[in-house]
Amino acid sequence: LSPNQHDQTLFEERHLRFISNLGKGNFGIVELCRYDPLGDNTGEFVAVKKLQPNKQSTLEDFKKEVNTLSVFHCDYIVKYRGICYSTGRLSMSLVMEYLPCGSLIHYLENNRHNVNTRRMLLFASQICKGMECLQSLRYVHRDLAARNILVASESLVKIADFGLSKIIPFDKEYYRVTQPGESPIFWYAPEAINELKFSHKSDVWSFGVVLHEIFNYCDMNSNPKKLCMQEIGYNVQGPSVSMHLANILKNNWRLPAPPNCPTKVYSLMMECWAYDFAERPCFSSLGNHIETIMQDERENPKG
Ligand SMILES: CCCn1cc(-c2nc(Nc3ccc(C(=O)NC)cc3)nc3[nH]ccc23)cn1
Repeated sequence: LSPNQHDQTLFEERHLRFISNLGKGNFGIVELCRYDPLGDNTGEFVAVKKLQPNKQSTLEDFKKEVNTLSVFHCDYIVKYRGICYSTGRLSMSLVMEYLPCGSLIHYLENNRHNVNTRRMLLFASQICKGMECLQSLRYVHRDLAARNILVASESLVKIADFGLSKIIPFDKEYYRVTQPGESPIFWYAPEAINELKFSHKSDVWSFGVVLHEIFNYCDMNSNPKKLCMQEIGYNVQGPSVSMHLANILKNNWRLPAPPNCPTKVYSLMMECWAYDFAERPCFSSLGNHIETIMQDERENPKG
């Protein structure tokens, strides 16, 4: 075990009782379990991410994710609880707090009528704060998308799934990945599509796409992939999609404003989608800007 793994909280596999599947993240599926050492169903619910070693992910990657999550103590990042070694220590699982309301996509699709602009902006500002926390530890998330945001309560969301996150080397401002893998290119900044360069500013681009998803209530008929493919043309398939996407972004096409989206919010998205990463805002100024718009919404509510 590497030195800092000695302070991991160990969950014994025999006390983890499987209840249901919660979802699929990068590098593994997530299950709802009850950790019930007393065996009397009084134990607490936990979310358990089982490592699925495949071509992309190895045990090392998974241990990095465990270590990543264990160092974050932030209200807007899903809480790490500990690890569980399976018998024979062949594989391990990551144990996290269980968030009862599920993914943001699920929540917004099902609660469209009682989520107003102010609540959307509250969620956006919380995601910003979570990203500031990641940035303070030099992490780039690389897969910031509404599918990776979880709802803890009707007024709290958290960032989840750090399977693709990387630490930016101390002497650089970006992380270059070697193989693209199954990239969520419709959330990617141009420099990430073209040069596989990832930085806090490429996470800011993805944040703009998450803002777009939120203000579309995560409606699957107008999700980022659909809207981009409409523009590119459905006859385009496979690897050339990223080249076509890079071209339309180069020619200043951007995702259209969601219906009834306040002008100030759409212009914030457009700032996140500045072609030159140096012109994109940082998460702290984005957070302040969102709080200002929330203030305006409080004074003259429209939605
Ligand atoms: C982000 C991608 C990977 N992923 C993580 C989780 C996850 N889910 C939940 N709760 C959850 C999920 C779904 C539903 C539901 O009703 N579904 C129809 C209700 C509650 N708590 C979690 N704590 C840590 C991870 C995690 C699910 N997928």
